[in-house]
Formats: sequence, C-alpha cells, structure tokens
Amino acid sequence: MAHQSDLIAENIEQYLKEHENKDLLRFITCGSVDDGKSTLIGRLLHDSKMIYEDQLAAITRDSKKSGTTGDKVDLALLVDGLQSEREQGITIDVAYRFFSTDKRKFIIADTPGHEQYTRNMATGASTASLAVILIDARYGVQTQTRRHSFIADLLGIQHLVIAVNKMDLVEYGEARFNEIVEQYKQFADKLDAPNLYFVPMSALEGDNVVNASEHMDWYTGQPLLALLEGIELSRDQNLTDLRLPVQYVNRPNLDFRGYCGTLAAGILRPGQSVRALPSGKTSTVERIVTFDGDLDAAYPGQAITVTLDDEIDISRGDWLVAADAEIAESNAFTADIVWMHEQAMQPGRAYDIKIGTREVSGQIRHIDYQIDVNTLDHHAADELVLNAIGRCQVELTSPVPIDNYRRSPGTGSFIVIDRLTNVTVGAGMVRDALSGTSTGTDVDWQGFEIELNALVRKYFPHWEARDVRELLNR
Ligand SMILES: Nc1nc2c(ncn2[C@@H]2O[C@H](COP(=O)(O)OP(=O)(O)OP(=O)(O)O)[C@@H](O)[C@H]2O)c(=O)[nH]1
Repeated sequence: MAHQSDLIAENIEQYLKEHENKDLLRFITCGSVDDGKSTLIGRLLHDSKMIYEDQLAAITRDSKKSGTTGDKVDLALLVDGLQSEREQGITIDVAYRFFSTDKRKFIIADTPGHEQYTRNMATGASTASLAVILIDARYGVQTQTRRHSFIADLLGIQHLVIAVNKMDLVEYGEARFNEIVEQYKQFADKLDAPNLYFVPMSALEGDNVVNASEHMDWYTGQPLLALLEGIELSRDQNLTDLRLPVQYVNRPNLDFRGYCGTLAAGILRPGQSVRALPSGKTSTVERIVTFDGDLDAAYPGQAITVTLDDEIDISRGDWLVAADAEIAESNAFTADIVWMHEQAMQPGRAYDIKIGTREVSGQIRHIDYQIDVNTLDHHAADELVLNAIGRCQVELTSPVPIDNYRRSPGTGSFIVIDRLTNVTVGAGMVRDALSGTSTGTDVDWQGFEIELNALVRKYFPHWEARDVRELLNR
C-alpha cells in the first residue's frame, strides 16, 4: 500500500517524476448531483491510505459540524475541501487529483456536474482512458447517466465502469443491481460502447471501493480500485498506423535538423521509411532523439525529435506517416462538434480550425443534425448553442490529411477558434473525409459576408450590410 510520500500530490510535474516508472491511468468521474461522487473519491483516497493524518482529523471534526453522514466521517468533505482550496481566486472547470498505488498511478478528472456540463465533461474526458459513471441504486439509469455515457463514448473512452452506488440503501440487493445492469445494457446497445464493467458499491460504507464488500458476497467481480489497477491499457493504443504531427522544426545549427512532436499513433523506429504530408516526399528515420538520449523505438504519447536521412522540406503542421500509408486528403470532412461558447456556432461563418498541429481557416458549411444527448435522437438544427453536439460538415481553405478520431484521436481531433477573439469555441472529432469542393483556396464568400455583417453592426450600427456591399461593388 501507499506511503506518506505517495499522498495526493499538488504538483503534477513532481508527482509524475516520482512515479515515472509506473503506468498511468487517467480517468474521469461522472454522476448527477448527490450520486456520491465526492464520497467515492474521498473513500478511494481514504481506504488506500492517501490522506494525511491531519486532513483526516480535520474532516472527522468537520463531519460532526457540517457533514451529512450522522456519526460517520463525511469523506465528501475531503474532496470539497481540496476543491475550495484549488478554486481560490481562479475559476476552474475541471479539478484534477493525482494518486498512486503500488501498481499504477492515477489522475482523476473530476468534472462539476451542474453548469456547462457537456463542455466540462468533454474537457475532462478528452485525455481519459476510462470513465466511472455513478448511478444511485435507488433511482437506476437516469437521463444524466445516458448523457455521461454518450459523451464518454463520443470522445472515444474505451472503458466505462458503471458504479452502482448506495447499495446500502437497497439492502445490498442482487436483484436490484441486476435490474440496473439490464437497464444500462439496453441503452448501451446504441453506443459503440467498448468495455463495460459493473460494480455494486457503497461509497459511504466502503463496500467494493477499495475493500471487497462483506455485504454483497453474491458479487464475484473486483472492487473498483482493483479494477482500475488491472485494466489493460496498451490495447487501446493505435500501434498500427504511424502518425507524427510535426510541432516544430529544430534547427540549432547547419548540421542538425530535427522534427519535434508527440507521436500520435504507431511505433517509430530508426530505419523506418516515412512519408511527409502534404508534400508526399519520402525518407528514412535516422535517429529518434529525446532529452534522455536516443531511442530504439518510440510509442504513442512520447515527445520526440526525429532526424531523417535526407533533407526534405517539412514544416510545422506537416505529418510524418509510414511511407506506404493510405490516407485521404481533403478540404472537407464530417465531424462531431461539441460547441463550447455562449455565442452559437453559425454555419457559413469563418473560423480557424486547429487540427493536429496545423491551423487552417475554414467554416462549418452545414449541420447534418444535432444529437440530443439525453435521448440520443437526431434532429435538424440551424446553429449549435453552448453545450450542443452536432454532426457537421467542415470545409477548410486548404486540404489536410484526414484521420477518423476513433482510429487516431491525436490526429483526428480539432478545435474551432473564433477569428476575432481568438477564443476556443468548439472541439471536434473527425469522422469521414468528404470529397473536396471547388472552394480550394478561394475566398470563403459566405463566411466573409457574415463577418462583414458583424463588423458593420459593430462599427456602423446605422448602416446596413447591403450598403457596404453596394459600396464594395462600385
Ligand atoms: N447511504 C449512502 N449515502 C451515500 C453514499 N455515497 C454518498 N452518499 C451520500 O449522498 C450524499 C451526496 O454525496 P456526495 O458525495 O456529496 O455526492 P456528489 O455526487 O459528490 O454530489 P455533488 O458534490 O453535489 O455533485 C451525501 O449525503 C453522502 O453522504 C452511499 O454509498 N450510501
């Protein structure tokens, strides 16, 4: 079990360094208000001895004053306490907590359930491999449960742990648990849902969180922590396709030219034949350079600098892929977009799209449908408001290589940036390439007109856009 030095870390850099030889599981916790998310995280930290003695003494004292658990220690106070410390002076959307056991280190993204739910969850989930979805055993699958599961699935999370909590309030009943499992599975049929795990638990009483439950001997699976420690993650990585989006070209002197980036997919080795996109030029990997020396092989997620045998022209935003890889290139594709800004997405408006390490201007040319995250129904939409999710057609002013997000999240995702304010207003997951359009590098007239209208409204409120256009046409 953990030592004092393994306690919850404040500083992620230092924390990761201390535990660098263990593998890392990032997970997200989701639940409706009062499902017991804080209690669960508190219980996880408490039972795996991640809490300082003085913290425990403080919450034991506070539980008597302001807890909701009678004589018992209210472990939710631990999490809420950490949260309020972190929130002093700054507004954060997602709180991250770090802990480790002998087997693995963990980062929990804890997303507040109330406001701007979709945006927060999408932020927390975008780097997570697993989601713990809490269900109150008394109420079973709720609209929120479906919403959380859908977003987790949309973001390509491979493992969903359905934590049926508060089993103590349903007499630890096996029949009730099975009923909820069935309810959930029926709904999960509509998802691509990858690996599902169901755990009956009581976060309050400590059943099946870290320690196996004495009250539910009918449950033969593992408690939550053992599950989190044991789930195999390597299978989730795409080791087949090679993708290195170049973040920056390092040229300290005439003898060295290295291409730096984080390997998004595949295994890269010296001697490998590679092709640069969009130029199509090929070469061979000479060295893989890192801060700690050269590598014989690099894996997804590793930040590397690559040198090649030939001097081919590669710049920031280009991709290195396997020489024989077949990749569609197009200036149009379909994508699921999560809208993250108060100002609604307007099809036809010009936005900057940052895809991989490249930034290109473009527009959302059409919303095929909006997805109701509560029912998973599709319906028509002219715009996407804050937190809405839609299947859209995106068109760029120049072609890019297209990767499906599910196959390669690192290169198949993008963000949408407002051109006037430079604020990130949306996040998207690429689905399929569409055949290119004649727009090519032409001016995007529709987007231009919308921007023009906005500018005219701002600076010449008494003018009509029509007047401006007439002026331009003269
Ligand atoms: N009986 C019982 N009560 C629980 C259990 N888990 C949590 N609770 C209680 O449920 C209430 C809500 O728990 P929290 O942990 O604060 O729930 P939360 O989901 O974090 O809620 P928010 O922080 O408001 O989003 C508290 O009174 C807890 O003591 C459980 O397993 N059994």
